[in-house]
Amino acid sequence: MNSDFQKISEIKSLPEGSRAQFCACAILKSLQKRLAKNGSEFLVADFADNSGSMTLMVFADSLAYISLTRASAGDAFKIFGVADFYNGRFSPKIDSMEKLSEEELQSLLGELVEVAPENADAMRAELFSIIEKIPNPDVRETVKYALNDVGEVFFRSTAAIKMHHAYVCGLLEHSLHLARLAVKLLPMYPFVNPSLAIAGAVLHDIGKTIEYSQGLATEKTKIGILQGHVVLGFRIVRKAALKCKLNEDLTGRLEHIILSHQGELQWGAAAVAATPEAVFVSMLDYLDARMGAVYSALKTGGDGEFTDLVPALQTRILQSKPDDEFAGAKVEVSSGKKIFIATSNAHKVKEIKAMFEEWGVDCDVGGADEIGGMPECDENADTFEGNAFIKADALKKIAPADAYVLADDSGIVVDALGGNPGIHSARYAGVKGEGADKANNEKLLKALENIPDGERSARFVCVLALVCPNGERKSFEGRVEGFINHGAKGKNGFGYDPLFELPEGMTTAELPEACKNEISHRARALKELIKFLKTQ
Ligand SMILES: O=P(O)(O)OP(=O)(O)OP(=O)(O)OC[C@H]1O[C@@H](n2cnc3c(O)ncnc32)[C@H](O)[C@@H]1O
Ligand SMILES: [Mg+2]
Repeated sequence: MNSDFQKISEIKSLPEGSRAQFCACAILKSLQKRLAKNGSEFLVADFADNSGSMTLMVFADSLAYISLTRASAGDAFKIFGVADFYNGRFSPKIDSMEKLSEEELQSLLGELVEVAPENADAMRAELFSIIEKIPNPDVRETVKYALNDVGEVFFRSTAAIKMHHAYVCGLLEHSLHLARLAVKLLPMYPFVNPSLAIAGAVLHDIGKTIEYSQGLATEKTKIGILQGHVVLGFRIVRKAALKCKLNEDLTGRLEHIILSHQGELQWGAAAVAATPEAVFVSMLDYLDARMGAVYSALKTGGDGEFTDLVPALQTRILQSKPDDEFAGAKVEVSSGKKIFIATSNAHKVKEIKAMFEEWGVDCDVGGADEIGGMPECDENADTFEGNAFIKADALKKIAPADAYVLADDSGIVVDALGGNPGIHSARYAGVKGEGADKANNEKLLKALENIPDGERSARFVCVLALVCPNGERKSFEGRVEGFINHGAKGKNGFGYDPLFELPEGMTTAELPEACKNEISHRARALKELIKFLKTQ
């Protein structure tokens, strides 16, 4: 910090009653002439440096008055005064002011201009990486066209004059915050179109690039006052959509997001949000605008228990930290993907959960029992895939809308039996429940009684059926080759594991669980499924 002047935040936190002299360097943000009760004129001047802002009342009898009458917003001053408080509010007495020379201004710029707390280059790169994820290519091109059309100013502009993100790169930061929120929250609302939601999040405030003058003191431009950022943004987005030949329906819906994002007509929205995407974007905007106002209030709030009144929030904010010894604890944020497994076979759930954990897949995997149990269903399709989808669809009906549902249909295919038991593996011996595995194994050994070694080849087959929150359906198949032994060996696994011998000379019931989960039919199908999940 430069030692011959103090930051506004320091001056504002001087103890009440100290009446200490100060010298500040700050940029004049706005200036208004007012009339006192006694008829004399005074000036109300808003000043800011990169630590905060202060409002000064300058009366005609002070030297500073003369300096200010010739000033305009954006000028930088050295301000001499005495810290004072009136009714608990910072209300300094100003003695004199000197305008900074251009040279002084340039050398102090970093101290005077507030910049977004996050690194601008990193924010810009992240914003573009989110834009690349927009599924619809025409919407994606429209967003890129609009950003390119307004140019560099988007990445430097403030997001506001006073209310929130009112600093250099504030618009970039606010737009990125909405894009991040959209990506995180979209899985919760599968009925919100992701392309429109992300495009709306990125572009909702783009009109501010024209609404605000981009000098040292942000003011509204002439067209900004005449049309406002909502209409200006609508025009930029409409032009981009037409240039990129976005279809009429998507164009109208994207325009609607821009026109309605202010939330309420009395806050400047041109229309009330009337699509799922518009309601979504306007709520994200509401959240980030208010949290931005809290951030600024806390940053410049001084030493008091509460900050000054925050106009956007219509209150003051409690400054003391919560009395919580765990306050610094990091909350691990998961990918947010929740997967329920549509099966009544606890072994399958155990294996699938173990594999997700072993491979470090960041998904919350749950069994059907967590959401009311696996509904009864008739596995009457004639393929593994068909049966897997019957189970997935049955659970999907009762699963939360934002969850994925995964079903496994599997079985053992024995060549000497023309592919049997195959899709009938679970009910091969006609026994349900506890004794089923034992009865199935006995029946299979009996059926192969007269089949010699060399003709007992078999494979486990697993088809996983996945139903995504957005309704997308995918299936993945895995197989493992081996043969059927003459008796049972091993205690691990379930079903036909004790009979199924791998070329290596062990049954899958002899393998430790972790080894089975590397090579099994289920593991192979699951690896394919995970590749797909990573693209989601
Ligand atoms: O239908 P759900 O509720 O998922 O449970 P299920 O046990 O009935 O499952 P399937 O209809 O898919 O039938 C698969 C049968 O194939 C056998 N099987 C599948 N995977 C196996 C594995 O990894 N090891 C041994 N046997 C397996 C086992 O007998 C299973 O009961
Ligand atoms: Mg079954």
